[in-house]
Amino acid sequence: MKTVQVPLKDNSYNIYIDNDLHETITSFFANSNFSRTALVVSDSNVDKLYAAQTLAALKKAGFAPQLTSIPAGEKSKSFFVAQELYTTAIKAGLDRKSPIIALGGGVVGDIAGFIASTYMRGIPFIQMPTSLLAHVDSSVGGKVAVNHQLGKNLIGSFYQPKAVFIDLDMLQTLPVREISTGLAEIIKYGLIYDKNFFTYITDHSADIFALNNDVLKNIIARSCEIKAAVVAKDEKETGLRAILNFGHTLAHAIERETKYEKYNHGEAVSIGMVGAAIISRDLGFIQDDVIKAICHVLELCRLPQKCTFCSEDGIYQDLFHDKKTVNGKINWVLLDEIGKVHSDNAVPEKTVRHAIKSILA
Ligand SMILES: NC(=O)c1ccc[n+]([C@@H]2O[C@H](COP(=O)([O-])OP(=O)(O)OC[C@H]3O[C@@H](n4cnc5c(N)ncnc54)[C@H](O)[C@@H]3O)[C@@H](O)[C@H]2O)c1
Ligand SMILES: O=C(O)C(=O)C[C@@H](O)[C@H](O)[C@H](O)COP(=O)(O)O
Ligand SMILES: [Zn+2]
Repeated sequence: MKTVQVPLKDNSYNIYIDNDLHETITSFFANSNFSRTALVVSDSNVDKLYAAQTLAALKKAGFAPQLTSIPAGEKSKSFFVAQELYTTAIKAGLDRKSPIIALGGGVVGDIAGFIASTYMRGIPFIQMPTSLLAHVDSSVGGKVAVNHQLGKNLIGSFYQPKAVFIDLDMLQTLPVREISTGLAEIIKYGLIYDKNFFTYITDHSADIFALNNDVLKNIIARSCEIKAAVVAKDEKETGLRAILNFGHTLAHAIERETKYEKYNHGEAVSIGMVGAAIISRDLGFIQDDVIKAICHVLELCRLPQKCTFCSEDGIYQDLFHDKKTVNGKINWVLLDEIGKVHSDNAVPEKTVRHAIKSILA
């Protein structure tokens, strides 16, 4: 078992990473002081695969869990679905000490966490991520949210889980497109924080697609360590944490512009990172060789580098809904070299527009 701690004083928690975590889960819940009425939130794909075993582990710990599922996909991260989940929680009789358990990808984690953070002003929340993206990113760090029709993740809060259980066996059923999706955020960690990790991903992409257990465990553990280290220093994104948003200023605009139908989050992040790298190059922070190295690893990871369905103006206008935009100034996370980034809120409009044009197919 690999355990990564997220050290946040009273809100500290562990991330448990291993194959077959049932006994760890049962023992965690049996030793908790949670009310025994629990709600497991999953989605319409994951419930068929992993709900039975999760409910069994909870029952073994003495819990009476109820399962509810949302339709799979980003469109479920909405007010409408949230409203239905509140009703389910009330009808299930959840009290202030009842846990909500997110069993699914980042969509389930983000919305279930948002419900847990607001239901009765906050009840215990546990992450059981099932996609690679959720293993390495969304289950860690406490950003929970739903989308608004005007922008991605615009309604949310910071609300840490009590624990994260990453069961590597669950990746066996993940569609290959979702492996690529997770890899986009993993490449992000290399770019913002750890050049050796970037090289490791480049060298091991074939092992990752072959689901080599040791390689998966390494990249998931290293990603969680990097995210935990950043979040521990700046839980509520007053400064440093913005580096985890590298590529996301453009990515969120691309997702919204294409109505969450053409690109999933990781694919949009992939294109967004190319755009941010182009801005970094045009401002003289990096040279062409860095862009080449980024495009090479994205290609190995079967990720897109250009956006087919967007317009320059549409994307440009959406950038102003980014949460890092303050007083009308977009705060960009830009590359200095592989493994090092900085923030810049004075990028000229023409530079931004040139980057947008460059990522349009
Ligand atoms: N809170 C954060 O810090 C954070 C970080 C990154 C991304 N996100 C959010 O996460 C979301 C994307 O998450 P995602 O990529 O996991 O998408 P997702 O939750 O839509 O899952 C992707 C697909 O894989 C399926 N799936 C998940 N696990 C599976 C498994 N083990 N076997 C078979 N199918 C499985 C799902 O049903 C879905 O169809 C976005 O909304 C993004 O904004 C949040
Ligand atoms: O945890 C963070 O901080 C991140 O920025 C991680 C991102 O990968 C993630 O997509 C996050 O949900 C984006 O946050 P937002 O504040 O831009 O909505
Ligand atoms: Zn992301």
